[in-house]
Amino acid sequence: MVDRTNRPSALKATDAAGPEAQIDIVGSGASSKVIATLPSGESVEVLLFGATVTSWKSNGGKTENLWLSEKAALDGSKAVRGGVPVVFPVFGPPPKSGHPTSSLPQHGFARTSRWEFLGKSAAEDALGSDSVKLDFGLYSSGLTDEARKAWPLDFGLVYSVTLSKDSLQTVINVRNEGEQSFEFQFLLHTYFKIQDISKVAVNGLLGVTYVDKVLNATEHKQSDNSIKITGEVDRVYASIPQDTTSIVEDGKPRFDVVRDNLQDTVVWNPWIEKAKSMGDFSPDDDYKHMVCVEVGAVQGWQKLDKGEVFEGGQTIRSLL
Ligand SMILES: O=P(O)(O)OC[C@H]1O[C@@H](O)[C@H](O)[C@@H](O)[C@@H]1O
Repeated sequence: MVDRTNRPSALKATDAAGPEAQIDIVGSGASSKVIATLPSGESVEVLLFGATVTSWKSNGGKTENLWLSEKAALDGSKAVRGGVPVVFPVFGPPPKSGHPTSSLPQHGFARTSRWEFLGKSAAEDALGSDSVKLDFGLYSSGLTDEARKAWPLDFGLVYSVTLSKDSLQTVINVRNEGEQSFEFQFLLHTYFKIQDISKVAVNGLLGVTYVDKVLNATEHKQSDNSIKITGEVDRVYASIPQDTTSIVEDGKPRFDVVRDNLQDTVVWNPWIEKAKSMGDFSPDDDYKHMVCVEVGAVQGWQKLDKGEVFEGGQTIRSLL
């Protein structure tokens, strides 16, 4: 019989574990998180609520790469403001009516669902350095009644978070486990921690068409390779031919964001007023210390028929 599920065997994954990375599971209930630490000190923390990566430290554990609000809810009461929330099956506010996602909240349910930790496995990155891969699963059967009612389709998600010395890879595997076809959008809402927004540029989107949500959803073409952030920015860049978007700080490369089978990227910074208006964004002026570069498949819809699978993700490199 053909195995039509995308659930990796937790047992098999654990058996294959490298001897060196340390895995700790801390907290309980909605606040449970998995922490993986490499022998060289790099670490990643993933909250089971939303499978949200809330911390990624490189440079022997000395450099935190992700911004997390001081008022982020980490108790499962709402989506985490910071880290890497997973957006699925709809990006932004859903279509007003007539679409199967129309009854879902903004950015869907993945970021507010409790995921399962499926296990860890050792992984070798392209450079052959030590890595550890953590797998998380979310299935239609694991949704709240409310989410299940709003999107009554049978799916399986496996989200793999791979920590290497200088990079973090986050990949989603979406499988249609039902009889009916479905459509979805997906996005990794990564909040990068930066020192000073006035010295930051987002590079690598030259020539790409984008929808500017701050300017009444008008369409524009990126005419400068360097995007400077000097006010509220909320842009959806679509069908990007380049693989890599870079965050440069003070003229020096800070992060590379490499997309894999995802064509779109959102660049977002709420700036002064919007940051103040968000109850869970703290401190108010921390818009100066973050920028979201969010890779995804958000233009139109990805369609999966019965048994079909979609896989896409990102590798982010910390270049300090
Ligand atoms: O407040 P939320 O739901 O986490 O969304 C934050 C932002 O997420 C971005 O992806 C959207 O483009 C913005 O429009 C939105 O404001």
